Amino acid sequence: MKYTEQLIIYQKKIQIMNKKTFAVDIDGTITENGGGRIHLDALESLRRLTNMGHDVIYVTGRSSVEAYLLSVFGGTKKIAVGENGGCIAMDADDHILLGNIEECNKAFELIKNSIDGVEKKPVFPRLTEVVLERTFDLDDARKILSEHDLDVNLSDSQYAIHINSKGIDKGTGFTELMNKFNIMKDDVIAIGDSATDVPLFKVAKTSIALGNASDLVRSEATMTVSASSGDGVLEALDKLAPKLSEI
Ligand SMILES: O=C(O)COP(=O)(O)O
Ligand SMILES: [Mg+2]
Repeated sequence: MKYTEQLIIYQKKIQIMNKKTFAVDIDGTITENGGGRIHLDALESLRRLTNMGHDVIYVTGRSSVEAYLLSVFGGTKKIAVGENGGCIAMDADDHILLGNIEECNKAFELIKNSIDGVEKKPVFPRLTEVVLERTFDLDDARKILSEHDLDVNLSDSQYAIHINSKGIDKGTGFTELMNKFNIMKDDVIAIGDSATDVPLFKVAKTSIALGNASDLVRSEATMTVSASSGDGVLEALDKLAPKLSEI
């Protein structure tokens, strides 16, 4: 065997030994600042991580179909946790539903009838949650829900307000994948920008909050960067690169 072939095999072994799973949010994280368009350099760096042997998995408040398609066309692992943790796309025709949309619809009707300006956000169809425009105060809605016996959670991703079944969040959704694929917390690196990412931070050994995250969200991460959204992802990966074999 040629020396270079041996070297490649050795490098692959090292990479696999230190294989990491990156759990990556979409909006406000791999987008351009202030817009919903994908930050191409950030996407390229995620594809590079994938080519190095790491897994990059989107964990998002978007539909799992949107995230799954992004993984297919963007060249990362073809699995996605969507609907804020309520729905996992294992494959194009294999979706695991963790949340119960009936309960979320009941909660929607209740807050819509009690608070002015509560509207559904036009989004791709959901199987487990209800997505609303950010036009009302979350605490007002939580108060109303607490007076009724509804098993739901409200959260704000900075892009939308989500009604999910109680116990469903990005952390529990991603944990489902960790259990399925034997992924250890020590090998998980989470990257995100909003309150909906905090439960994901908690199941990762390394968690990174971007410059556009609130102080509260930043205080929940093990690492912060100053640049926002896609630029922040590049900053984070630059910081991590020398340590990827140790963390
Ligand atoms: O809430 C959304 O629609 C987008 O959220 P994300 O930041 O989790 O991708
Ligand atoms: Mg986000």
